[in-house]
This record gives sequence, structure tokens and C-alpha cells, in this order.
Amino acid sequence: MTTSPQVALVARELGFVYASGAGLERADLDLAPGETAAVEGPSGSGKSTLLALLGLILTPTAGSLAIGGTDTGSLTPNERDLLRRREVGAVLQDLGLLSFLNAWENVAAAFGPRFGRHRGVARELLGDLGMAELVDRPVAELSGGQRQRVAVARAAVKQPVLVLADEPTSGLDPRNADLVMGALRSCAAQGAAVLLVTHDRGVAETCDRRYALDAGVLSAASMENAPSVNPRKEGLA
Ligand SMILES: Nc1ncnc2c1ncn2[C@@H]1O[C@H](COP(=O)(O)OP(=O)(O)OP(=O)(O)O)[C@@H](O)[C@H]1O
Repeated sequence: MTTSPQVALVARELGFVYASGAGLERADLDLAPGETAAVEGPSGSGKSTLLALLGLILTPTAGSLAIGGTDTGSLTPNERDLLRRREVGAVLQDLGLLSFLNAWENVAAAFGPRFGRHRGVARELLGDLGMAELVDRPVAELSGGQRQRVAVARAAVKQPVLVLADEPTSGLDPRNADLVMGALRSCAAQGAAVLLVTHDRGVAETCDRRYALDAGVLSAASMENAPSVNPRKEGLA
């Protein structure tokens, strides 16, 4: 079923229960193209489970999930794989970069084994993320922040509807964290919905929407401590 392309992600009462009984309780989530969302929550609250559901790795045990207007519940396993490869870009904690390839090759590899023809777009995207000088550098020789930007570029290069990022700034110094967040914001500026899991309140505050996850329950985060305007979005920073 295809619905409005104006909506990148719609989850309704989305749930998953492990054999242990833990998981994600019926969660509602809407993201429009170009929106950013942060999910915060303590260890074991269900963040990885939520990312795996939204990334079409786990199949929900309850509720519905539509990505780019496609209801995932009616898809065959092959169709789900295709939708994931086409419409979801992910930056996971283990970045999954291929150490024997250089930066642009890792980005282009998102297109599959015959990635040579995507050399131009991969190099251009890395250039947009401030890595023009490093496109030919083996990823094993890049810093943590640079590798993180390569992973964001790989997630974004196919212009997916949805970009998911798990702790994208963890372990980075403020400058590199800003560069990585800039890279994710540029995915959103190009029309992707971006959802990230973060423990960094400062990062969460730059997002359009904030959610808290606690013991599998997702809710809109209290904005009590948040600024009334988002300085980056308002062009004040
Ligand atoms: N394969 C599994 N089988 C059974 N229970 C699981 C499984 N994976 C996770 N859980 C449980 O589900 C709950 C949510 O786990 P999840 O990994 O999503 O949390 P998290 O918020 O990502 O944690 P962390 O921040 O520590 O990575 C936890 O109680 C966890 O023990």
C-alpha cells in the first residue's frame, strides 16, 4: 500500500516483544521529510530495538510501520529487504566500514558490489561534508570523527527517505561532533527524515522532535529544560 509521500515515517502502536518479555511497547511516531528527531533513554530502555524496527531489521510483533508511504506490514521478506536498501540509511555504533577500502569507496559501496560508477557522487558528497582532501584515504587511516562522517555519507548517498543514527557523536570531541551533526542535518536538508539515538542533551536539543524511551515506552520528551527556540535552526548560532 502506498500512501502520502509527504510523510517519511509513520509508526502506529509499533511494538516488539522478546522471549524475555522486554522490548518496545506500542509506540507512535511520525516524521516528515526534512525533520530530525532524537531519542534518549537509559541502557536497556529499548533504543536498539526501536532502531532495529525502524531499520526493518526486526519485524514488529504489534502495530504498523510505513516508510516513505509504504506500509511495511504487507511486504514479503524480499520486498522489505529492497525497501530497506533503497529507503533506509543507517549509521550504527559499529560503523561497518570496510577497512580495505578508502573513504569514497566505502560511500559508493552502499550501491552494491559494482560501485565504481558511483565514484563521482560519493566523492562529491564527502566533499560536502568537509572531507574533499580525504576521499582517497583508507578508512583505517581516518580519525573517529572522519570515519563517522564517512558512515553518514554512506547512509545518505542513495538519498534514502529515512536516516537512522545510533549515538553518532559518542566519543567525539565537540568539533567533530558538530561536523557529524552538520552532516546529519544536511541529510535532513536534502529531504531525509533523520532519527538519532543520543545520550547528549545538547545534540538532542538541536533536533526538531525529542522523545524519551523508558522501559520500552516511547513518549514525547519534556521540553522543560530545552531552549524555547532552537538556535541552530533559527540561524542564531
Ligand atoms: N535478543 C534479545 N532477547 C531477549 N531480550 C532482549 C534481546 N535484546 C534485547 N533484549 C532486552 O530488551 C530490552 C531493550 O534492549 P535494547 O538493546 O533495545 O536496549 P537499549 O536501550 O538499546 O540498551 P543499551 O543502551 O544498553 O544498548 C532490554 O531489557 C534487553 O535486555
